Amino acid sequence: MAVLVVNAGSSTLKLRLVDDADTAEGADVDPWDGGDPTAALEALCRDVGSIDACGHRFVHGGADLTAPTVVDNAVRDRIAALAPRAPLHQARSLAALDAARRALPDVDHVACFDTAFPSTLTPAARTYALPEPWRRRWDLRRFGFHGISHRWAARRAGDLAAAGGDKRRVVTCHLGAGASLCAVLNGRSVDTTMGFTLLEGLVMATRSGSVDPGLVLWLLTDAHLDAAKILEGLEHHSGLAGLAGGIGDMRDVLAARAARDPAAALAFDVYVHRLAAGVAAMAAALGGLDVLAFTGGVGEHAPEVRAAAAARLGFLGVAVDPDANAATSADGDITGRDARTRTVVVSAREDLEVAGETRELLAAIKASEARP
Ligand SMILES: Nc1ncnc2c1ncn2[C@@H]1O[C@H](COP(=O)(O)OP(=O)(O)O)[C@@H](O)[C@H]1O
Ligand SMILES: CC(=O)OP(=O)(O)O
Ligand SMILES: [Mg+2]
Repeated sequence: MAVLVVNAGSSTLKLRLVDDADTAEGADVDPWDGGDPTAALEALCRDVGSIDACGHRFVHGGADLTAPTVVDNAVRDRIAALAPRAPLHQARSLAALDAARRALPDVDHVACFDTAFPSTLTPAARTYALPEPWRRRWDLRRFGFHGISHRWAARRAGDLAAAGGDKRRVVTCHLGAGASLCAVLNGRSVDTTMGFTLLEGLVMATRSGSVDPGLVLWLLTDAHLDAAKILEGLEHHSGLAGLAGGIGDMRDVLAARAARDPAAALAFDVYVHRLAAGVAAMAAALGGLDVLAFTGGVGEHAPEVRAAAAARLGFLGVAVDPDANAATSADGDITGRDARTRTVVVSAREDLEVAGETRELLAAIKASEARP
């Protein structure tokens, strides 16, 4: 079955046609402004052979959509209702879904959710210490995101580290434009750094990550910024961009830091400080750490970030081999000689994960229809 995978991220639109042997071909729209993707889709449909199904990445499935789901108009409406919870993403993914349904009206479209994998967080990890009526009324809790990438990375990390003995306790670091960590115990997600929205946790390209909620209220009541301004600042002008003079791309931050730019040096240090602290928190949730996995654009391509984080995590048995670390930008083991914990790099393959989920769901539906 040839599955077209549509992955609308905060900065890119990734289109991939994946066949049964997991060979993928396709294109990225990079950077994508969220405009009509019909032309890109039509060009891909022209260039590739037949398409049997279409799989879509959505960041938010809410409380109910925790498994891959065939999209009809009712499912589309449920996904659309979650848009305010993921303002950078959900509307863009819906635009891509609508364009794909128009371009490919005769195939099944399957929605796969970033929130599915972290739907198994422990009660202690998913619960905010907020008033009970609020939590009940609005289902205020940690959902977690990037689950499609974390699930793939945890599985691949287990394979890569297989020779290294125990691999039950894995921390996956998805470091892209958005960034989050996931604590994975025996293949199940038990803790993560993103929460009710995609703003919580690590420092990201343009998102703040965690800040004091009192600070946000102070901006509203004492500094007289309105909610839209605050959201704009936290989503688009914070993170690396807020610290390094508007630069949200880690490549630029690394270059400016190498040229001794003090703002870029601070941006890097804040990024790594939060990353190392987050990994330690995930390890605490797991009762220890067997495998540390880096994935996403920064995780795969910034050995400086991996080395600096690993240097802070020696107390957990983490160490990276400098040569292997410098040379690795695809699936590979970069564990140092005296390490007790294995460290690996995994290429983010949301495309293969979504294609697999799509194939599996459609095969199960076909099998159940064939049953008398
Ligand atoms: N060679 C590199 N060195 C450092 N960072 C990189 C490199 N290549 C890409 N990146 C970073 O990866 C990020 C994009 O990661 P990716 O996972 O593709 O993004 P998205 O979150 O949009 O899916 C960019 O913000 C960029 O800073
Ligand atoms: C969940 C999220 O932040 O996604 P991305 O990294 O693709 O922006
Ligand atoms: Mg991404």
